[in-house]
Amino acid sequence: MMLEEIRSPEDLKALDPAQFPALAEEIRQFLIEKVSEHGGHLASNLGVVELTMALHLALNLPEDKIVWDVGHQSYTHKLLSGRREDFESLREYGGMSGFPKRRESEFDSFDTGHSSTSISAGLGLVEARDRLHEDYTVVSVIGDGALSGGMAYEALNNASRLKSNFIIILNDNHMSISESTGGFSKYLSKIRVGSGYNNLKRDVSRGLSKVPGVGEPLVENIVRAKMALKQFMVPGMFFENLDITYVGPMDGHNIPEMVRILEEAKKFERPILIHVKTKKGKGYIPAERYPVKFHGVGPFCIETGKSVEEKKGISYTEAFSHTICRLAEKDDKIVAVTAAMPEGTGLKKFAALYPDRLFDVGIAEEHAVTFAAGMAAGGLKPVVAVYSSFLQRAYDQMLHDVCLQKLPVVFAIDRAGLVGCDGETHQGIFDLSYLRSMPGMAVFAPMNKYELRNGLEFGIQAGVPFAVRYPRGTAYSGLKEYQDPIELGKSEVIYRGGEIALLSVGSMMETAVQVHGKLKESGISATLINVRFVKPMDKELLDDLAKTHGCLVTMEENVICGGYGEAVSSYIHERGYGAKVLKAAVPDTFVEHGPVDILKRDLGLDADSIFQRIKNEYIRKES
Ligand SMILES: Cc1ncc(C[n+]2csc(CCOP(=O)(O)OP(=O)(O)O)c2C)c(N)n1
Ligand SMILES: CC(=O)[C@@H](O)[C@H](O)COP(=O)(O)O
Ligand SMILES: [Mg+2]
Repeated sequence: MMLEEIRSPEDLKALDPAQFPALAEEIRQFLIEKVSEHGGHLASNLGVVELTMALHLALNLPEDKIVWDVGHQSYTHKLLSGRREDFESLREYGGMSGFPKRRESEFDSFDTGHSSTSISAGLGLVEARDRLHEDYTVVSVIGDGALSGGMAYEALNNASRLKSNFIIILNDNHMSISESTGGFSKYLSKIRVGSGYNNLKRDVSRGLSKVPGVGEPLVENIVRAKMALKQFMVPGMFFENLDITYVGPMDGHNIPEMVRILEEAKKFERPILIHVKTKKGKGYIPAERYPVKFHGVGPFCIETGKSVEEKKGISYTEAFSHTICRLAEKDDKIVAVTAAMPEGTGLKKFAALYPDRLFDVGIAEEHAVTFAAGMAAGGLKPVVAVYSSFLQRAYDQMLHDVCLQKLPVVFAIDRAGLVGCDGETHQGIFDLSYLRSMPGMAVFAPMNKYELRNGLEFGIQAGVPFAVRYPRGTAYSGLKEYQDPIELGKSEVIYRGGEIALLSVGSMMETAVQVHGKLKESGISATLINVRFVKPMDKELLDDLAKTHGCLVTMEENVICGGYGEAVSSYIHERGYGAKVLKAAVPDTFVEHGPVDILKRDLGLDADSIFQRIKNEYIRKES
């Protein structure tokens, strides 16, 4: 096993290049094995094995810096930078993250997780390098999917003025999570097939460099002089016209060729974009065949590629999926928007049934929201289905383009709450806070799959900006009999008790029912409220509860700052009620990766912890 001997880029550099293909094969087997055990982002990682090896060979790591866009493809980088043993705890609680983390290794130069940030961050590093008179190479690696995100273009626009070295690698596997969509993806496809000119340029450049007395500046001049001709010969002019030298497309699986080009690229005194073609899932047949499934996958059987996780019931995503399809059948004004997540958000079925009413806008959450606002202004009923953490990007668009004009856009906010193994960058624990701050936004959190269905139907007809937020994973199916008609801003009373009132937001209901049971066992019959609307808040009910209960316990899978608990607490305080408010929420911190049940326990959001808190902070004090 060569892999066991490689603890740093120096060990890789010591190998005979003839050994590279065998090492790439070992890396692939290793990744397949580890991801089959722990889950993770397999297909993207299998696609960049050679590209990563080439980067480690051509660069001087860790002094040189690689910024991985999204970061889901950084496994080989982790493996080759001394973290092989850490794969035993990949994405586990307390273990190695599936994304680059500066605190994890000096080889990780910038934390990522959300898409399309790498060129901005890389450019920032370049600026710091130059101003501080340091000397290292910065490489940003961005995928074709990530290049659909607006930030990438803002960064290219800014990089255009640069007069020093900055390498951008465009890793083009012709896939986002699903098929890449949009005009730029088509543009890349055209470049991909028309490789002639760049081969010509490369050959000219290579040939001239070898002629004694003809140095780099002259080579560059000659290459530049061919620009006018090039306008007619290749479709790769977008980058060149921004003064970003374009090279490619090249075979990203050809290590010697990649190393050679990188060595050349390091000498350029301006930004240079190297366009490489790779195959997503390469080397594992199920992943090559089903790159969407193996983009991000749970534990699976290597032989069959089949998941080994048991399906427990329908997920909230599936409940959303069925409902929007059913509603769309009756109302052709309903349209759906996704920012490159048709599978994850459950819109695949909608796309199949209503292809011309589904808009996959690419990784462009900001655009998705304003685009939906426009459609709403024109009389359609748009539903924007998006993950909670990615919607953070579109705060201003929700505020400025939707709420300010009171436009009836529905936000189907999936992965709201703890998501688990993707960790810090992906936990959906801020949406209640950012949504609550928006005037006119209705914020609805269904307690189970039935209420998600009813809430979505209500939201689409409500005629106001309307957010429905629900978590990742199996939907709670308890309390089916509690389906009071939904009223804007009204909560639902599940059980009437006395002394203690549990106010549960959305998916916390399963836990709240357990806490209610534990209190009952201790002889306390508590009131249980299904909050439903975090905004508008049911003040009438709060007045009633505060007058009749000594303690209100709020429960939410959201950070404490700006969450429902704080809203209740400040209301109770303002009105001068004496009731105590206990807030069970995520503390003011980022939450690392790990299984959701462990994280909840750790954060004090499981039934035992909440029950103990009630005992310690209220019951004992009162008795
Ligand atoms: C802001 C944001 N929106 C959505 C995502 C979800 N996401 C993660 S990877 C990905 C596709 C990236 O495609 P590409 O850059 O081509 O990389 P590949 O997986 O093909 O290697 C998407 C949509 C994200 N990470 N960040
Ligand atoms: C890297 C990334 O952002 C996505 O692939 C994300 O991991 C998807 O999460 P789900 O598995 O919850 O769909
Ligand atoms: Mg891609």
